[in-house]
Amino acid sequence: MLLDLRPADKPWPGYWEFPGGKMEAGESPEAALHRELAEELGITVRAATPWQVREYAYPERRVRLHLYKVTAWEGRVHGREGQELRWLSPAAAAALHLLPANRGILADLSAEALPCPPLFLIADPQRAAAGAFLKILEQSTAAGLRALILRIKGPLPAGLDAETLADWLARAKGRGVQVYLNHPDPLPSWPVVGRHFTEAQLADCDASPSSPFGVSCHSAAGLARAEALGASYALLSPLFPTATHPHTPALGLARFAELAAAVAVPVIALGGIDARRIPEARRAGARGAAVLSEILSASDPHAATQTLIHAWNAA
Ligand SMILES: Nc1nc2c([nH]c(=O)n2[C@@H]2O[C@H](COP(=O)(O)OP(=O)(O)OP(=O)(O)O)[C@@H](O)[C@H]2O)c(=O)[nH]1
Ligand SMILES: [Mg+2]
Repeated sequence: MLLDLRPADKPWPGYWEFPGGKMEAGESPEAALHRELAEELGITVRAATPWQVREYAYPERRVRLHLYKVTAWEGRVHGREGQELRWLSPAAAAALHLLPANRGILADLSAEALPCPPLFLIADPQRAAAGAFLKILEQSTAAGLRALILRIKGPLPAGLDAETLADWLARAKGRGVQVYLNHPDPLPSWPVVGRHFTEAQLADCDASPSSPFGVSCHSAAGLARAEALGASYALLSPLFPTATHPHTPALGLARFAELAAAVAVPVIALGGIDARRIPEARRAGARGAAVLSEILSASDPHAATQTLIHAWNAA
């Protein structure tokens, strides 16, 4: 996508924004789009699809932004008002100094690239019954699960060998399952789309990871770091109290919503999530949900997955 730097003679100078501008009296949003992109970029729009309408309250004024995806144009894009332009992915753009309303817009854009449905299973073989791990993965993905965070903290448990796991991962990849690997170094060469890090691991690294990655966050600082490094998603936990971490205070819906709204990275709710609570998490700004025991400890992982997916889609 294309961003431009607001020039010194406009309000909010030095902030990055999407090209565009104010509608004139009597003008439709689409007509304003055509006029503004001609004025600012020197192009003639040939195809544009309405994408979303978003309101935002700045200290000095409220804005209603009509966002379009422009897919075809004529002319060479250039900054006709002398403004700097950059073509960037949403994750790369998240690190820029953005107009405040645009953080939520970028999070929505990045969320479009998440697995669909955005239901993540934190697949930890230590948390599954002995010998049942691959069967659970098989049943949950057969029920429509498309996102796995494979959490391997030490040697694989008895009965699960690395080769069988790698075979399963290759088959899952062929079915469109995206796997993010949370594994201590040295990394095995398993067919995964990217890696998953802890907040502490990201705090220590000095450059962005080279492949797509996600991160587990528990604080505003962790989310800000994930955003600055260009994470594809950030888990934020614990949203609700959980039996496995009884001494960790839960964020609660209000704090979760505040943290999620402040960043341009899509935030995934984790901690005490079940089908009943998925709608609340979604209303609080979660762009996905992550579970462990709801699926790993379910008597019927297939049915449990279906119930969670249905709750997400219905919310
Ligand atoms: N163009 C643009 N405006 C945005 C974005 N996000 C956002 O909050 N806005 C707000 O929407 C309004 C758009 O005004 P603008 O300054 O671009 O208007 P304009 O091109 O007609 O310029 P001018 O009337 O100052 O010459 C501003 O209040 C701006 O802060 C964005 O991504 N792009
Ligand atoms: Mg403008």
